[in-house]
Amino acid sequence: MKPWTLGLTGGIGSGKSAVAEHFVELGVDLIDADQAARWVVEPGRPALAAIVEHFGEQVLQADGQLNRPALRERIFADPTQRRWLESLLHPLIAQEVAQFLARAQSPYAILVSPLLIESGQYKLTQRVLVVDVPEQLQIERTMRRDQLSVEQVQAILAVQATRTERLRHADDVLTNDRDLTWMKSEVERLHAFYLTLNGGQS
Ligand SMILES: CC(C)(COP(=O)(O)OP(=O)(O)OC[C@H]1O[C@@H](n2cnc3c(N)ncnc32)[C@H](O)[C@@H]1O)[C@@H](O)C(=O)NCCC(=O)NCCS
Ligand SMILES: Nc1ncnc2c1ncn2[C@@H]1O[C@H](COP(=O)(O)OP(=O)(O)OP(=O)(O)O)[C@@H](O)[C@H]1O
Repeated sequence: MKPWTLGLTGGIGSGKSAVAEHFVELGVDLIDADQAARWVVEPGRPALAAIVEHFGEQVLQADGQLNRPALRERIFADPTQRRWLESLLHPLIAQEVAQFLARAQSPYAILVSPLLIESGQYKLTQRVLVVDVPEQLQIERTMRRDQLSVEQVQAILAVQATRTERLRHADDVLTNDRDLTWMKSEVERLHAFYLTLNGGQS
């Protein structure tokens, strides 16, 4: 039987990838939309050529890979450019996600996406888990991880769904404001619960 799909979302720096890694350790098949977004712009793929044609050679590194910080600066400073990039990449990301989910083998599968709500990807899922942290912690963790300024992080936060909007779509919430040991124990509790569900419903 095809596994049901859990959507896992949260704002930038909320801890989605850390949470996702532990679900994988527990044996859950998982696809991350941020990773799919990297595959579709690998050198040789048509989306990379389209991006270079639109934004110019400045968004390429010397080795022919996408210069991600350069593109990030462009799109979070200009909503028109961000929408252009999203309309190119989101359908390609959705294709990668659908192909992966069709092959998933574990009792349930996970789609991790920062834009699960905003992009409508939640329609591919039967249940939504939100990783939730106070905004201040989100900003601190992202600044530390990516060596970004507070202004750069705030520019990204500003175009994402608000905490309230995200929580409105949540079936389950993992509050990730404590240490990693606590976060892992929450993942294990949720995993045990998900194994009891039929098609994502209790
Ligand atoms: C702009 C890019 C090149 C920056 O790359 P970089 O390696 O610095 O960041 P990465 O891809 O790891 O994303 C980090 C985080 O930024 C946030 N983010 C990325 N894209 C978006 C977006 N379009 N809208 C809002 N937040 C976004 C998310 O929280 C994401 O987890 C890259 O994020 C990108 O290609 N974005 C457009 C595709 C997209 O919408 N991806 C989101 C997954 S559907
Ligand atoms: N409970 C925690 N305690 C301490 N640090 C944490 C915790 N959870 C996550 N982190 C750290 O916070 C940073 C952000 O976490 P992570 O990369 O998982 O976020 P994300 O939601 O995937 O972000 P993005 O949307 O940018 O992909 C990472 O450096 C991670 O190691």
